[in-house]
Amino acid sequence: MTLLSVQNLTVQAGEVPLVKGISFDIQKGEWLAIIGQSGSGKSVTASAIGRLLAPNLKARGKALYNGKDILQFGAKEMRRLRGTSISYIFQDYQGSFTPFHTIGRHFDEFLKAHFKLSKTQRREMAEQALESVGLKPEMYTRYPFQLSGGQLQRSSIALALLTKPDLVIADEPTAALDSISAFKVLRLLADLRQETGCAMLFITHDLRHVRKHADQIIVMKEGAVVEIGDKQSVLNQPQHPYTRALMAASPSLSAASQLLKGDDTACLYCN
Ligand SMILES: Nc1ncnc2c1ncn2[C@@H]1O[C@H](COP(=O)(O)OP(=O)(O)OP(=O)(O)O)[C@@H](O)[C@H]1O
Repeated sequence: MTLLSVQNLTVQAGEVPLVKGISFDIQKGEWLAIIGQSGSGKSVTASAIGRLLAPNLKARGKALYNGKDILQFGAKEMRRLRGTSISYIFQDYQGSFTPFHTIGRHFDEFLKAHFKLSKTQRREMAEQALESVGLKPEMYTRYPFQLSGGQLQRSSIALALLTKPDLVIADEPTAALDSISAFKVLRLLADLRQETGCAMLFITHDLRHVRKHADQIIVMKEGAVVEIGDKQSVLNQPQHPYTRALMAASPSLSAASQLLKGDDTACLYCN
């Protein structure tokens, strides 16, 4: 069943087209990966869907979420959608936190804005959310600078998933993490998706993650979609020369897929 249907999405900066009439669907519970070299329009696409574009950019086309066009939503409707059904996880997880507020205060303010709960219930829910991403409840009273990059990104994921969204848009969520923390965050997202059944729009440069987790892949080049298909066909029988070039430029891919099949995975994924 289609959750999001992007139809002929175009994003322009004045007269300059950054995203050129792209179309794709995400099914409920599906993990869709968008790949493509730097500047190909991946983030602009994700931002357009979330109505988070910079003021100088203009989107046209449709982004039908459960049949309703997000691009036509007013600010209030969009806030409600972001607070309930769609969540974002960014590469710049530091930006999700105000440095002089504790982690707990971020959770508390979010919960106050979206749920009618007592103070005790909010605290319990926040601590459970921290535990669900493998963090100790003590993190609640810590300040962002007292957490490692991986812990902070886990906290931002816990925050993003508080409302049990149907769609998580993750824009290179592991780009600023070391490879072990990145694997852990990826495993966490995969587990949470398994538990909640949410769909994932996942932007990445790392084809190892794509091979491991994606169901469907979109390949973008210069603002256009050059290839789209299920993971096996795109990775194993890429049709477009650009997709083949991307694969060739990722020499670690075959080595990584071997590693992911082997016992070393256990070590990479240990807590
Ligand atoms: N606010 C803006 N005004 C003008 N051009 C922009 C703006 N934001 C992005 N762009 C341009 O749009 C193009 C696509 O950018 P985008 O950030 O979507 O690329 P990307 O594929 O996500 O790259 P990366 O993998 O490096 O994050 C780039 O050429 C970028 O310079």
